[in-house]
Amino acid sequence: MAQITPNHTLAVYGWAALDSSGKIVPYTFKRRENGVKDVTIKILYCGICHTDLHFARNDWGNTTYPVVPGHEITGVVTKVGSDVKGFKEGDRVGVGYLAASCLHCEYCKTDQENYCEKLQSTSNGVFWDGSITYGGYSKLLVADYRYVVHIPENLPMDAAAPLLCAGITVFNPLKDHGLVTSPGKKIGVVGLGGLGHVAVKFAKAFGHHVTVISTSPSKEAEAKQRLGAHDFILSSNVNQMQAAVRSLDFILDTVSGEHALLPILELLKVKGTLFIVGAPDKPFELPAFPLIFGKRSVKGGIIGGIKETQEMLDYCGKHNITCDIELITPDRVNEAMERLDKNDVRYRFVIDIASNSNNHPFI
Ligand SMILES: NC(=O)c1ccc[n+]([C@@H]2O[C@H](COP(=O)([O-])OP(=O)(O)OC[C@H]3O[C@@H](n4cnc5c(N)ncnc54)[C@H](O)[C@@H]3O)[C@@H](O)[C@H]2O)c1
Ligand SMILES: [Zn+2]
Ligand SMILES: [Zn+2]
Repeated sequence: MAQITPNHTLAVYGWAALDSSGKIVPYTFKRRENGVKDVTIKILYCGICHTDLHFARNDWGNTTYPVVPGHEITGVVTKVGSDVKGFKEGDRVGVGYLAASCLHCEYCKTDQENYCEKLQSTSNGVFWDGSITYGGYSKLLVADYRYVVHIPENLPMDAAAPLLCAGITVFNPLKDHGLVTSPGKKIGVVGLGGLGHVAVKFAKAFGHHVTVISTSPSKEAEAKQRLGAHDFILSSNVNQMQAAVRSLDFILDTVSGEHALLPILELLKVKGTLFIVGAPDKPFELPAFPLIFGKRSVKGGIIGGIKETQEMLDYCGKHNITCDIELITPDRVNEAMERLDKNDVRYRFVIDIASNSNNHPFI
């Protein structure tokens, strides 16, 4: 069992949405004191995942207000509990979507704690002690060390932050399907946003032929020139879609909004897999024919386990993989959320939490 620490005495300055307008405003709240298995982290950067926008606006109907979003966190350890192993003051660390899990179910025991039924999320969750979890749009985090990872020394803390969610979310399905170590497959990435652009980088680094499938014609040049994608399919262009039928081994769908699966499924070869990580608020229509005539699979997954998150970060350190980010000060979060909603970001906003744009009374 993770510890229970009811003493919420630490005043922390952060930013929260107070209602479904999603508007983010300064918000001061309390965190638990650093427990024996906790580390306290001075947050330096936090990525703006599309999930933050879903939470802020209650798109999925599960938001508890006020919500302090943020689960792509990098920072420096400032305090270490007596039972903590592997971390010391001054360490460069990261925290993603996972705040805690039961630690003894079959998934926790096999490094798949992201599938633990008792999973506690870093933001908009309910912790063991009944408190609401407040995320990384804040100056300081107290985290159970078993859900904290090390950021490789050579990676910049700002451009590494989105790896904590976007990175692991696309790394995991590629690894699960043997695609880290068997190059030469044809991989499709649907949606070229925060998750999608990291997926292109990983799939390329693993030696695959990468096709971006997007609704935005303007993304063709950038997908190819900036990210090195080999091919681009404009999903609204019937001829382009038709020409690519049965051409891909594996497709990662990172799209946040409603869209049809049928044309995407048809791009898969026989026995190909469509892996869904995007989370539109409306259910998909799943047609039977492209499945039965192509023996295709449709799967989904949430982030990845902690061990694999560290492995992914180490891989990124070794191969110098970071995210393409637009760094903003906290006072620009609302503008960033609006732009994220309109798909106007290349490819991830990251908040410079430690910047001095806001005067605040607490650390
Ligand atoms: N499964 C997981 O563990 C996990 C982890 C992180 C994020 N997510 C979810 O993944 C999705 C993507 O997250 P992100 O941070 O990359 O978002 P993003 O906004 O950066 O990227 C989403 C992409 O989808 C495209 N898009 C949006 N609506 C579309 C539509 N109707 N048709 C076609 N394209 C459309 C956008 O143009 C953009 O390129 C979100 O729903 C998010 O909640 C899931
Ligand atoms: Zn996320
Ligand atoms: Zn568990």
